[in-house]
Amino acid sequence: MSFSKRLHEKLQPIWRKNHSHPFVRGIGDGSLDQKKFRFYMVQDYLYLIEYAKLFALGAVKASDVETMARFASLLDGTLNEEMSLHRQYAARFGISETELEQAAPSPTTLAYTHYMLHIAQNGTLPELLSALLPCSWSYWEIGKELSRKPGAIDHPLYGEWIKMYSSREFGQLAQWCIELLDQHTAGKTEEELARLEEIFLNTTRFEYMFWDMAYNESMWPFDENENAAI
Ligand SMILES: Cc1ncc(C[n+]2csc(CCO)c2C)c(N)n1
Repeated sequence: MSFSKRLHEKLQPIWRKNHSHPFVRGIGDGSLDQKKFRFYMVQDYLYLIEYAKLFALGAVKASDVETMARFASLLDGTLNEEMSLHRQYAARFGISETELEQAAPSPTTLAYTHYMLHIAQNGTLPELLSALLPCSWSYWEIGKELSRKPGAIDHPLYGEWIKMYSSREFGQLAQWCIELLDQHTAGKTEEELARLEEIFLNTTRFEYMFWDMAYNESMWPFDENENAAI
């Protein structure tokens, strides 16, 4: 069995939880409070700034020019396509690009991005791929599922989001990362695979936490101005 198939089967229970999270369901049926979506967009923009660096580090760690070029194109796609959608949504909410970039990251955004960057900077290429894959793979699965809901892609606010993440180009990107991970894990020992599985599991958990953070609009659980002693 390929490593990606093993991961997919093992982590289905958590992935299903993502699909049934009220934030994801709310995008699909249009019932999501726009204020929560606005909060998500800002945090996701901060997330993507850091996430894009994983692709840059992927190019650094690649051992052939073709793989380097794919990482370079993923970096370009994130900065200029995916983040462009976020900038357009932000504009609709009256948030400028500077405000987006200077927003304060939530504890979950900080923890998730720092964990991924730690793996990407200190780990091997398969470790980097295990950290970044749950992100593109789970969004593609969510995008595809939501796009099948009648009327979902025509929603005036959430339709564009669903269209982007269910698109063929987006699927091809996730597929490329999956194939690269499978190539790099063929013949690895069980011990090495278990380490990669742990990284994949951690970023899968963070994906769920990100939906939950957005739904609850969670920032730090105390008010710094109220209690100066903290
Ligand atoms: C928390 C969070 N997780 C995953 C994605 C989706 N995503 C981020 S980068 C990328 C690859 C190509 O740009 C994909 C699919 C997101 N936006 N936010």
